[in-house]
Amino acid sequence: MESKKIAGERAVDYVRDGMIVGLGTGSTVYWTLSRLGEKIKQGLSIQAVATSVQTESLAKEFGIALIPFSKVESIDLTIDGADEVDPEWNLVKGGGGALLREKIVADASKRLIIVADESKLVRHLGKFPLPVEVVKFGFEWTMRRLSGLGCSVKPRLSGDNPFVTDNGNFIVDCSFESIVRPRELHREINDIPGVIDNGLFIDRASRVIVGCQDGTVKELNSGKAK
Ligand SMILES: O=C[C@H](O)[C@H](O)[C@H](O)COP(=O)(O)O
Repeated sequence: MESKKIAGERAVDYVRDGMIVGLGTGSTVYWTLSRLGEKIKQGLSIQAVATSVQTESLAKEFGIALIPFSKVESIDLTIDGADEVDPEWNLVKGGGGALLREKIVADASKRLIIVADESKLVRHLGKFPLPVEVVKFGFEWTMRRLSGLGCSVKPRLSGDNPFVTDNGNFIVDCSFESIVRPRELHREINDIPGVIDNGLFIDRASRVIVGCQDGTVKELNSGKAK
C-alpha cells in the first residue's frame, strides 16, 4: 500500500498548470488522484480525461475537472498503473478491466508515466494472466481461438456473473506463464475475430516510477521511451 502511494504521488510532480492530463485506473493511480486533488486545492489548474467509470467518480470526488475524451485533440501526460513491467518497459495492463480505454488514452498522449510498486517489475511478462477484452457475441469461440495460442483461458467473473467492462464487453484472462515475444503476441491476439484489444502495452511508457518497500522511489531510465 505504502509503495503504491509513494509512486502514485510522485508522478504528480510532472503535472504542470494548463495541462490536459490522462488519468489511469487502479489502486496506485488512486494516490495520484488524491495528490492531484490536493494540488488543485492549492491552485493547480488542469483538465483531465478519465480511463474508466471508477476513475471518473474518484476524480469528481477529488475535485479534478474532467473533459470528455471526444473534446480533446491530444493529451499532454497520462499517469497510469500496470500489472507487470519488463526491463524494456513492455507492460501488462487490465487487471481492473480498463485496458481498452487506457490504451486509447495512452495512444492520444504525448507522454505516459507508469506508476507501480516493486512487485510489478518482472524479467518476462506473463506471470500475471493477460487480460483480453472480447465482444460478447461468440465469446466462447473467441476463447477457444485464444487458447490455440498456447495459454489457458478463463472468463473473468464478477461474483457469479461475467465481468462486464465499461464498454459493455467481456474480459478473458489468458495465462501464458512467460511471454517471450510480446510484440508478436499482441498482434496474434488482436488478429482473432471477437478480440477488441489486449492488455499488452508495447513501447508506450515514457517513464516508470516505482515505489519500493524501503520507502524510496526509483525513476527508471531504461526502456524505449516514446
Ligand atoms: O485495468 C486496470 C489497469 O490496467 C491498472 O492500471 C492495473 O491493473 C494496475 O492496477 P493497480 O495499480 O491497482 O495494481
